[in-house]
Amino acid sequence: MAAAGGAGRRLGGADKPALTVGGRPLLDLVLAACPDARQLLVVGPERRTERAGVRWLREDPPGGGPVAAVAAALPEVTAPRLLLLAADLPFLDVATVRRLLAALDDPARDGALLVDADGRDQPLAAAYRTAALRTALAALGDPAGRPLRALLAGLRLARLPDPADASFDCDTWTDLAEARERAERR
Ligand SMILES: Nc1nc2c(ncn2[C@@H]2O[C@H](COP(=O)(O)OP(=O)(O)OP(=O)(O)O)[C@@H](O)[C@H]2O)c(=O)[nH]1
Repeated sequence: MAAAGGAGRRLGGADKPALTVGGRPLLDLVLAACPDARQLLVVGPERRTERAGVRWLREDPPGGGPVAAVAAALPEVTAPRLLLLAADLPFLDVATVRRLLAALDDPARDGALLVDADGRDQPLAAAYRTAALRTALAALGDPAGRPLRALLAGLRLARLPDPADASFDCDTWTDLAEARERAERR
């Protein structure tokens, strides 16, 4: 599932998933990295996308944050594993997505997330066991406004290095300009 809401305050309230890198909306770039997904759940206001088969959901309350987005999507997930992705990851690639899912072949892991070049966990560039996330969400109580780290605190997570910058996200106009420059060079 992709979380495609949020205020985008650092981008002046711009509709982040619709911003383009290399001529394609960020949301389409994220969905293109998941060609094998059985379900495509996107939580946020409905937008135009090139990808067929997307199901749109809304978090409660609207703009309630990433944990509220997870809470909206989880009841709909039918697979035992799910990808949890932000909608602003221009360099997410199929190989990295497969690596995240493969890390869950280890039964001792509830989830696997990327760690960026600065050593920060990226819980929205990640794969989780659906059952583990459901248990964590039930234990958390009201999801609105809660940070993802609260949801994930009790989970056994694999932390994967991110040499391809697949977790590079576009929080600011500077990030977006850098992503566009990099996309041109690729
Ligand atoms: N569906 C949904 N996703 C959210 C929401 N808030 C955050 N997200 C997701 O979480 C990611 C990271 O969120 P933040 O960087 O904390 O917030 P943001 O709105 O993107 O940006 P800022 O307002 O500048 O902090 C976003 O790119 C979205 O993918 C929300 O209320 N609803």
